[in-house]
Amino acid sequence: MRRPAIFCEHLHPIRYFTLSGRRRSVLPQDMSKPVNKRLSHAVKSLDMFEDTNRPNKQFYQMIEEFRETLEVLPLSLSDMVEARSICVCVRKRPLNSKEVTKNDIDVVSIPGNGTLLLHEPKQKVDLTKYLDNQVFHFDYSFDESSTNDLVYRFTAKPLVQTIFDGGVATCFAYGQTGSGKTHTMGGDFSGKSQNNAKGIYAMAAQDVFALLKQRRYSGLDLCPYVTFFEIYNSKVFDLLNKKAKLRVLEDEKQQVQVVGLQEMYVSCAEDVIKMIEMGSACRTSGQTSANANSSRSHAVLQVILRRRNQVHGKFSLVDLAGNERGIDVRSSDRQTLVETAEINRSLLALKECIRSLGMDSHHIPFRMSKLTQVLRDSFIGENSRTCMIAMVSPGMSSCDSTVNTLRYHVINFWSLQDSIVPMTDVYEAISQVSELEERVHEELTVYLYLCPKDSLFDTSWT
Ligand SMILES: Nc1ncnc2c1ncn2[C@@H]1O[C@H](COP(=O)(O)OP(=O)(O)OP(=O)(O)O)[C@@H](O)[C@H]1O
Repeated sequence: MRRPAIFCEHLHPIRYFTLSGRRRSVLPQDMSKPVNKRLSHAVKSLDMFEDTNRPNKQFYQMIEEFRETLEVLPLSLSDMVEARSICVCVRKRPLNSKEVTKNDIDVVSIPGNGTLLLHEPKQKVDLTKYLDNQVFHFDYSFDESSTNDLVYRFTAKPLVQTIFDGGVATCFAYGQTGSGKTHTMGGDFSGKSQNNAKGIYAMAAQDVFALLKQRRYSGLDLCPYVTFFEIYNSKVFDLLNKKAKLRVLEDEKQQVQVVGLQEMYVSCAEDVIKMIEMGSACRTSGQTSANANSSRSHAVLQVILRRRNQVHGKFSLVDLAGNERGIDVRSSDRQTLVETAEINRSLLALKECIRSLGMDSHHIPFRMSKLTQVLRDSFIGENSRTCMIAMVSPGMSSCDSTVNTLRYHVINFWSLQDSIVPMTDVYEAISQVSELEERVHEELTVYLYLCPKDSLFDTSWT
């Protein structure tokens, strides 16, 4: 069984007050100590934050005080990277100007050590405000000041070696729309223009060429190629060939072929960057509630090493389409509704495949979606390594989506834990129920939108 280890625990809502003013570690063992006897003090303390001038000021102050109690150990470029077959990380982006203008508050803390704290603002029936502080553990966690270089070092960089060893490597960027997937994979944005040399795609390409020059590989006769395609509404389009629509076929040996996909020979990292620019420019985008320039497709950049024309190793770098909750797109047009339902359906399929991969299951349900079908190689084979980077938006307004993103990974990997805390079963069950509700809601929304009005009121069956 593979190792990944992420899980979630809840801090007691009043823990914030008990920690107030004292510097304490956020290690899980500290968090489990009982704090109930301080309740009366806690409730009284709320009064001192009453101020109606600024929305959510009370929550803001609670979070700030909580943060003062945290011991922060951010990752640095000099920290050791551990080799893992499945690695799950989380990255928080800074509040953007839109969120700042709206006086949104930052509800995510990354103290380091792979930990993420979500300070979920809540209110009791008697209108008392409190924070539900939830702790999520990942292999690595990156705070808002982390650069793409730092993220790359701990996520995709360790996978480059895999393709030289004849394996398949896959790195996924997952998260809510507007959370920073394209920024991380494709490169820093400055306004609408993107610096493609500063993304994980380009950094991986640079390392591939650096390794190709090393003496131990230069004699292997390895030739690098690149493909870049998108999956939009279950259809595959070649981003390096005028968005030609491609067919996906499976041969008798269950090998999945994307028929006609252009594989471009590349001689240096700059060649790859040019292709990233070319492909990114024609990727399908649209407007979502959280991102005016949202990618509505899954983009897959593959660096393929061929030896004597046979595939030796393959690195797939996947910028997944942003997941939006059904509730956020309820008032959207038909196209957005269909897109959203498709995106969420394929993300569920991906989750199932990664879960099976992590459990070394013989059955990988890769036919559940086009995304998992074309990435079949990533889920089979002894020598495959996977990295998931969960992106989260820090704002209170994104809190529900952030919980969804974090739970996506918890569900994926909790069962792989060697020592499971019993409470995780409950979280798993709760998450699955809410996920099912979400799916039903989405399907219904699309159904109601697409069905002719008359048929909805057809009572002939009664
Ligand atoms: N770590 C970061 N630091 C600074 N700005 C960031 C960061 N991450 C994202 N942003 C900014 O947030 C905006 C949205 O980011 P991006 O387009 O990468 O999101 P996304 O997750 O790909 O969204 P979608 O799924 O809708 O395409 C961009 O303007 C980007 O520059």
